[in-house]
Amino acid sequence: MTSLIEQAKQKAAYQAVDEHVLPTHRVIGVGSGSTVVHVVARLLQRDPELNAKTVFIPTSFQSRGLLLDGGLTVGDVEQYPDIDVTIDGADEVDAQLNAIKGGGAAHLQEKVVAEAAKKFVIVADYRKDSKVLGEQWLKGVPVEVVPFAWRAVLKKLQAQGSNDAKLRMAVAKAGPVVTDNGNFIIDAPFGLINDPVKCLRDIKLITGVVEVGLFCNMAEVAYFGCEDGSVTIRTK
Ligand SMILES: O=C(CO)[C@H](O)[C@H](O)COP(=O)(O)O
Repeated sequence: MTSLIEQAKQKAAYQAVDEHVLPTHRVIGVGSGSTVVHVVARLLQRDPELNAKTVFIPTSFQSRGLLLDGGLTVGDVEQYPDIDVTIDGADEVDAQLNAIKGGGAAHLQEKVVAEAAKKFVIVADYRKDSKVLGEQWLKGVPVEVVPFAWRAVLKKLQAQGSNDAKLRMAVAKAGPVVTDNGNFIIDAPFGLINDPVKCLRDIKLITGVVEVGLFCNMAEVAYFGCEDGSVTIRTK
């Protein structure tokens, strides 16, 4: 039996693919995470001739694997800096479509691939839908840092008000999570983030920070799968 949450993720992902991946598109960005599994599943249900004419740009080891396992052609932003549309999940989305991302430690590549796209679409289940960032996602803003600077960055984040900021530790490995780019992640809770642009700027100015999991003014539309089986669409 598929859980309500899984059904919600699937509905949002399928509808977003159906409404935003057009037959004329040749380069599609594909985010990371468990909701994106459904995005790839829907892409694989398209006309195989269309998929054969399309290049897919993954944002992580995980999404690259999903695409390759599906027999799709993968590329990167170096080869394809102009992407037609990127679809990705999120950890939380606010009323203005600002998002927290990086729960899967993939937000650096995700942001590059989202920014390279003409249109950035978010897919999520109802648990991610907030008015203000920090309402639902309590683990904090994921901050990718170069390994040697992690403790210095941690102290700066604490000085910026994130008293509970901490290095993300791996689960099936001793020591920290190491990202696909060889960096570490600090999770920095800031309570309710009423001004995500300022929060993003302040963190990004810390030397040693590679990328911040705050996606501000980037998404054009978000699809939320709801508990009752419907899909809520939020646009700019
Ligand atoms: O930002 C991400 C990974 O870095 C994911 O998109 C985010 O964590 C949502 O994942 P899921 O769809 O599994 O809830």
